[in-house]
Amino acid sequence: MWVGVVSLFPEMFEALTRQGVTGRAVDKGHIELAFWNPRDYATDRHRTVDDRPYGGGPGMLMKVDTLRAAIHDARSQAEAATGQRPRVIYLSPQGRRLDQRGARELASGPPLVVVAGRYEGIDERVVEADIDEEWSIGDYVLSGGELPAMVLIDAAARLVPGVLGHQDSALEDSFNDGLLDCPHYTRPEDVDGRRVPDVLLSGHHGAIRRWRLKQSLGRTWLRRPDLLEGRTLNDEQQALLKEFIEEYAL
Ligand SMILES: Nc1nonc1C(=O)N[C@@H]1CC[C@H](O)C1
Repeated sequence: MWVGVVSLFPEMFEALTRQGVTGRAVDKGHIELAFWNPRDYATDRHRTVDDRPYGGGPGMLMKVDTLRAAIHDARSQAEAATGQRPRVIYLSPQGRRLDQRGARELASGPPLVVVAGRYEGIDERVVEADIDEEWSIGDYVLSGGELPAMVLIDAAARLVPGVLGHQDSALEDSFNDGLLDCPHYTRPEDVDGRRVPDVLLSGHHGAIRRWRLKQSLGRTWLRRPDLLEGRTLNDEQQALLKEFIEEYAL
């Protein structure tokens, strides 16, 4: 997966490029990240990258010319590197809410150019002329678009084949099949008197699969019933959820 990042703080992305699953994926070439900093396009003595909003009001916006120049170069490099036109994404609270389905869509699509805003954001004409899609990681306001950009890149990157040690760990994630994840346990078997569920020690893979599915269904029913709305459960899932509810009601 090729990702171009437009950001005033590219060093923040070392959290992705130098650590963990994504860091290894970069090292192995499963993910390619390249950076363009609008400040590198500033020609004035102070290397200005922000500008005042028309109409007044608090805060600044990202300066149009330096931002557009960086997006343009990132887009050109995406096409040169992949032969494909990239999806140019701007992170903002006004965007499409990122979810696992969206992450899968981004992971399986064309190269991405991800634009991280700062200050109060960017000029609407840049959104109209240079941005293909706005995406949001949630209904709150952050000080910059770098963390949302890293969230989006991480959520998509881990779904790229070869990035996770066991591809099925992506399949078992919360939300991967639209359900919350089941509880997980590791050593020791007893933590302050709290024991690992016997089924997980049984070695019966079929029973373990059913227990995990039942827990996922039950947790989703309890914590996020909205995720079950409009969802058709197969016979096994219906039976397991019924079992969970009966046990829960006891
Ligand atoms: N929530 C979000 N999901 O994506 N981006 C945000 C977000 O708060 N962005 C900030 C708004 C102005 C500042 O420039 C950056």
